[in-house]
Amino acid sequence: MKIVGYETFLVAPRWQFLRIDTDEGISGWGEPIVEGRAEAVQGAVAACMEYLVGTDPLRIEEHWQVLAKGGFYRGGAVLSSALAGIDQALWDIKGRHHGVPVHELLGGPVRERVRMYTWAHGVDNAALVDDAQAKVASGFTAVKINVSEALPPIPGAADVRRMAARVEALRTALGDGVDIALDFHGRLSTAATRQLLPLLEPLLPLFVEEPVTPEYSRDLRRITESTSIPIATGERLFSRWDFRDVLTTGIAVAQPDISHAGGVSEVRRIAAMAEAYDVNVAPHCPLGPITLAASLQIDFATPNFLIQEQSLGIEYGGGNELLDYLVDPAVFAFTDGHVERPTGPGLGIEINEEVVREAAANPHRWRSPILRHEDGSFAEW
Ligand SMILES: O=C(O)[C@@H](O)[C@H](O)[C@H](O)CO
Ligand SMILES: [Mg+2]
Repeated sequence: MKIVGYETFLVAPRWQFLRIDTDEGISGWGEPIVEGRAEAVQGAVAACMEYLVGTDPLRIEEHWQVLAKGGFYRGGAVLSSALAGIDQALWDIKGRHHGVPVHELLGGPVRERVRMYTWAHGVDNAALVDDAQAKVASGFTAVKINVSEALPPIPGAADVRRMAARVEALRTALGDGVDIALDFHGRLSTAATRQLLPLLEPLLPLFVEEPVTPEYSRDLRRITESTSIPIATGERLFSRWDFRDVLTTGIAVAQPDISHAGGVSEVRRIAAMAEAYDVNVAPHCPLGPITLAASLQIDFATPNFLIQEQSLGIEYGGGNELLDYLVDPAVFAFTDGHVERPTGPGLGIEINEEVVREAAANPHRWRSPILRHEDGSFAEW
């Protein structure tokens, strides 16, 4: 079998899809994307495909090594995400070629269903509680929230208490039967995080995510040792080498993104490394249907899996959302907060190419918002 061509599609709300074609009529789909940097990843995919066209798509590991290391410059968000989407498409092709889901090729299923969580948003506590209750009513048993927007890195007493009160309002409304994850997005300093976490401890969050950005990973140890709350991180780490030191800091949850961290191949390896540090894996996925499908393939084959993120995509605008691009959206249906094991070949989904083409006719220009502190200075999103 040989790769004979490919096509990329920039589709709403903020995703890029890739289809790789072979001379045997089998095509595979992947999702190479960095949120807000779609065109850069598209260019990187084109450069990788110069090498791949004409080669055997079944030699995934060989291609992974060449694409990850053959360009002399390595890693980072753009190159690793281009490789991630390509790797997904190659696993899709391999699964379809053998007529089995990818998780069968990864050693077979280790569970029958996968627990999901999604975002709850709200500008104030009442709106947040409403949205979270709607998500629970739609079947989720866990939600993730922002604790704050655009705060000074060391907030004063009122802001610290307001953040704690936000989580407390949600716990009171949802009870202990729903798990609550807290995403810090690295907006607070290490010192402020250490001040806030003890106030959150009695509320038993499932985990606190990205207490610091990767530039400050060496400070994670000071945070994990200061709290009983499980600490999660990893959506902005792109390889097993990026994860290596972080796994020694006492974190509880690794969150590689299958569309950023080198695809199915690399996330599989990151998960195995994490197991050796008693770290569980909760793949990051505020992305599209192919990323979610690839994540589920990993989840079903990974013993130290915890919970899977999913976003409907509607919160990013642009009209289309997660399920619109699927021939059969039932593959992501869930009951009791869990998705059943996908049994279709490859990544287990069928992409509706007509809808993809329509969406790509008006390529999105999604960009991360530029936020400001109250004093007018730049605030990290
Ligand atoms: O954990 C999450 O889903 C968020 O941190 C998103 O990754 C962020 O908004 C960029 O897309
Ligand atoms: Mg996050």
